[in-house]
Amino acid sequence: MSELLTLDDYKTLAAKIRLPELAFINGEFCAAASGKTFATTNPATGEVLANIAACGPEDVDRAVVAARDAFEDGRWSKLHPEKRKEVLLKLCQLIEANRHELAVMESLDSGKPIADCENIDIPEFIHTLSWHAETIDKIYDQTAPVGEGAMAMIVREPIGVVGAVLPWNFPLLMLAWKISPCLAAGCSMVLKPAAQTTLTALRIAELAAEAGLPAGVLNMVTGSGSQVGEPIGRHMDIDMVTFTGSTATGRRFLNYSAESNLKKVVLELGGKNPCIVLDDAEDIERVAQQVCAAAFWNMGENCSAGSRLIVQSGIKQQLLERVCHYAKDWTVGDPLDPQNALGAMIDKGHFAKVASYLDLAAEKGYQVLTGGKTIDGIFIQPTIVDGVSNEDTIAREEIFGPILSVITVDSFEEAIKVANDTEYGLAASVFTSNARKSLIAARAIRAGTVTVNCFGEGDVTTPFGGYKQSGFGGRDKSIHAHDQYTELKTIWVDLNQPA
Ligand SMILES: NC(=O)C1=CN([C@@H]2O[C@H](COP(=O)(O)OP(=O)(O)OC[C@H]3O[C@@H](n4cnc5c(N)ncnc54)[C@H](O)[C@@H]3O)[C@@H](O)[C@H]2O)C=CC1
Ligand code: BAL
Repeated sequence: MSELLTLDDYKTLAAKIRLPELAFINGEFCAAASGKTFATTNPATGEVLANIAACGPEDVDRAVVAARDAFEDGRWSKLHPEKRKEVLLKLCQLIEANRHELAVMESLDSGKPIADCENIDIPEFIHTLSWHAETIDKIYDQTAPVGEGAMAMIVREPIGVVGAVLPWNFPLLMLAWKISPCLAAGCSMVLKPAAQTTLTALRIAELAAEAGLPAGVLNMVTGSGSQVGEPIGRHMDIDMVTFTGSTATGRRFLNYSAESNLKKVVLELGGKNPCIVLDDAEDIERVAQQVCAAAFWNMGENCSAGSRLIVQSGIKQQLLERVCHYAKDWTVGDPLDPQNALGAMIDKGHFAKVASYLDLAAEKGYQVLTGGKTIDGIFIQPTIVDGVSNEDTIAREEIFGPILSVITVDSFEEAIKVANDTEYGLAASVFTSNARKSLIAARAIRAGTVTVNCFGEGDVTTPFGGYKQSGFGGRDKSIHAHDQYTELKTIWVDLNQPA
């Protein structure tokens, strides 16, 4: 756990930190070609924090030219592996040195609780970046078993210029998941942070330059999905796009690619993740705490949130009593207050979407066991809704808010069937004391991550991504993330010919 400051200290810091407003292209902060800006606000208060460059296709072109030049002349892609590692590790040190400032910026811009920014987002950023940096001089290429007459080498080369389009729910962490393996592989990047949360991405670009990352390698083009995201998706000189966000927007990137240069597309998308608790689950207190964490962490604005509690009838009553008890620990309020576990929803539009599911719960006559209310038009209480059928809208759509639907089943087999009855396949949790059942469930559930007797997303060593409509084309995190940012090349040398 990082050392937390007091609310007053965080407020003082918030009042004095400099907020970046310009795009970062070819190693410099710059205005949009159009001169236009857009306001980024503090979701918790509605206060305008900064006016950010509203970039467009012209700025994307400029960033792609810078990224391509950087890639082709090898200032990063061909830099000695040890040197590349040094730069990324230096960036880790600079992030650590500026950790309180980055945490406050992240909390102000996204509504995330400051304690999470300090204890999760910043340390995980550093851990992710340093882990991938350390791989740079440790991954070897291969030779193929082709017999005595030839030598066949299989080498990995950086894929080239990578476009990255990011979501707003984990601005720093998603940045780390994308840039760490991508820069480690030697690629150049044109990156668009979500319009709601651009501040920390810009500050990281600045720190990366200070750490020695050459100009043009990491470009940040700020703005909307239509003005920046789509031009990235359609660009003829971008070799690959990595995207995290909604399934609907992810689908568009496949069309952009098909209609442009067939760039590689990797998508990390939505989820409606099951959290199964069987009758034989042990340590009910801990199970209840994990169920709450799965549903409420990050205000439920989490693609791997355990938003469907699938509970076996024998344990249901006892479990729900404890889950409601622990839900009260998830205090909601001022994101800068280190005592709060939940902050604000990302913006008014998303708040209205999540609140509409509370209205739906009332309309359908579900039992709201705890929560159910909104606060000040931007906060939402952790809410548990019982009596839901897996066929119902509330159990099928990704809400992306702190609302847990309870679905009751009678058997293990029914639990698995219900868990898989979704268009998504990102994550799942199973709670049971029966090792055999836990392994059967882990294999039977069609999801990219299945956790047993805990909720989580693994760590930097394990891949993250989805089955079905939760993902496409690759995985974030782990050594497997490197695969997507590299091309495989075969070099065949005929040893029977004179050299
Ligand atoms: N898987 C995840 O981690 C996330 C899932 N979502 C889901 O998506 C829902 C809607 O949230 P949004 O912010 O609208 O998600 P979104 O998927 O539209 O936005 C993600 C990124 O895509 C960009 N984008 C939007 N439209 C685009 C387009 N036409 N072409 C290219 N880029 C585009 C956005 O500017 C942002 O940078 C949420 O309620 C939630 O259910 C949202 C954010 C993250
Ligand atoms: N849970 C981390 C990835 C995401 O929400 O998009």
